[in-house]
Amino acid sequence: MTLKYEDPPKICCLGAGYVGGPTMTVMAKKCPEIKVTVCDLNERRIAAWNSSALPIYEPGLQEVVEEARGRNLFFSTDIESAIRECTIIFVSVPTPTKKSGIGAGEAADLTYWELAARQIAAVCNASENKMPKIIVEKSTVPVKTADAMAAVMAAACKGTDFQVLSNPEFLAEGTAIDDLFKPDRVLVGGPQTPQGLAAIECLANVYRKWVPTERVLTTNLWSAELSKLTANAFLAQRISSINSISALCEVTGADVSEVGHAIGVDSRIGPKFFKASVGFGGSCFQKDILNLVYLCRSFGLPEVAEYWHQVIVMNDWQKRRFANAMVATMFNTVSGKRIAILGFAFKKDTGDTRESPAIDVCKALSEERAKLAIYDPKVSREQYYEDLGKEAMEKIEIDEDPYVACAGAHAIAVITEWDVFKTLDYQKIFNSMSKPAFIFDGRNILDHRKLSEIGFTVWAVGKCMKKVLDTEGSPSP
Ligand SMILES: NC(=O)c1ccc[n+]([C@@H]2O[C@H](COP(=O)([O-])OP(=O)(O)OC[C@H]3O[C@@H](n4cnc5c(N)ncnc54)[C@H](O)[C@@H]3O)[C@@H](O)[C@H]2O)c1
Ligand SMILES: O=c1ccn([C@@H]2O[C@H](COP(=O)(O)OP(=O)(O)O[C@H]3O[C@H](CO)[C@@H](O)[C@H](O)[C@H]3O)[C@@H](O)[C@H]2O)c(=O)[nH]1
Repeated sequence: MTLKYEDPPKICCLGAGYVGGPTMTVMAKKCPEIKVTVCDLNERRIAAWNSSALPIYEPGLQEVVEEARGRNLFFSTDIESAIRECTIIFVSVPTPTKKSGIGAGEAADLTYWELAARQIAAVCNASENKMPKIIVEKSTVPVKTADAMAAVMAAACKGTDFQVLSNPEFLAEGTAIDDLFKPDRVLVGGPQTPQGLAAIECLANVYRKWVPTERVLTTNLWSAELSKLTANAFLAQRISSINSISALCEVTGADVSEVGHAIGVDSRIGPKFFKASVGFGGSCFQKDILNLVYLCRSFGLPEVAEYWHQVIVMNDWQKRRFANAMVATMFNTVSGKRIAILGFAFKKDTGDTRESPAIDVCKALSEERAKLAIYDPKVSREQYYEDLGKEAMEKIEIDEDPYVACAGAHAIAVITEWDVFKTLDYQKIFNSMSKPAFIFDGRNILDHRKLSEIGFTVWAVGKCMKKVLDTEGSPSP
């Protein structure tokens, strides 16, 4: 028997966060005939989605929300009604790293996920309408999670046909709207049964309304779940690889940008994700690699687990190395020195600070008793308190203007690659700073030669400091 699904299918999503919000907004824009409802337990978040001050910053998001909201896009806390009336139910709730118990520090915490599954099962069970449902894992989950979802549904919900699919999300923050408009691929995994294949077709057809058919990939469930963890592991591995080479560049006179370019033009390697940095951040890379590491250990593959774990080890080292280099360069002490931190978000074009390397660097410098003055164009004041703690914040200045943050500083650290930092008036900044004036470029976005000419002592990731200072440009190992 193959299932016949409602056409067009009504869609809802549990979780109105960085993924649920933008993903469903774009789906509603591209499929005006489909009613899309985004639900959340958090009333403030839903109120914000229904206002002009959206709960997340993402370039282009506001315009798309305004176009579709109230037409076929709705934000609501009425989760039960949404589950009851919809055919396709996306689940996009957090799956953070477990903090305690078995697998603490590595395994994914599936508490939110299971609560959502139980809620769907309970509503379907109580509902008189037994229309078939497609439940879609949008959250990033360990391989085999769909089995758990199916078990919860089978045990707690009688009389409803349901299929569980995996449709991992590959958007990156800061470019989410572009990524969703033109994805490299959409991945839909499901059971390879007639019912499962019918559900895969139903969901794939929604995406095919704006994504070319050849980019809508269909697989079995476990391939889809594992592909998400693997994609993030490979991307993060490239960053850790180039960051490891950045350390070698600094001591040999090689330049990490030149090395990255020289290897990236090899079409077998490719140019993307080769920017050396103060370390990668964001809510996904570390969590998903740890999740992969835990899975490998659970399946008796310690060598594979250790291999991927090194990506995290290298990233932690890179963050520490940056803070240590600052202290070492500034005559082995930053105690009492004012340091301007430019950028606190984990990357440009987002206000998200989850796992931002800025948190580690600020904590390390605070421990050395530096006086920090932080500027970021998008991070909210409350977020600094959450990330750095109330006690530390008593000694930290948050500025609304980068020139104010830099005035009187002994050093500047560029932690986030915001475009605005490239065009600041560094002569004016230099004039306002204590001397010698240091600048630490954790993103290689500044013109180091020009800064040296102004008089700054420049330290940049993967660049030999002597080379930066040498206006002739000849490397001096
Ligand atoms: N942030 C990203 O760029 C990104 C990209 C791809 C995949 N992911 C994955 O997507 C998932 C969600 O990530 P996020 O960044 O959107 O998280 P988020 O914290 O921004 O949003 C999750 C939302 O789910 C809500 N929620 C929790 N339980 C709920 C329930 N039972 N019913 C309704 N709402 C509920 C929370 O209140 C929260 O608002 C994670 O598994 C993450 O790994 C994230
Ligand atoms: O060459 C590079 C590229 C990125 N980064 C850093 O790596 C982190 C992650 O960046 P990015 O991947 O662009 O952002 P995310 O929003 O974390 O997106 C990743 O994580 C998402 C959640 O799983 C996936 O959906 C995306 O495909 C994947 O790119 C940031 O701190 C970046 O500054 C570098 O240091 N060097």
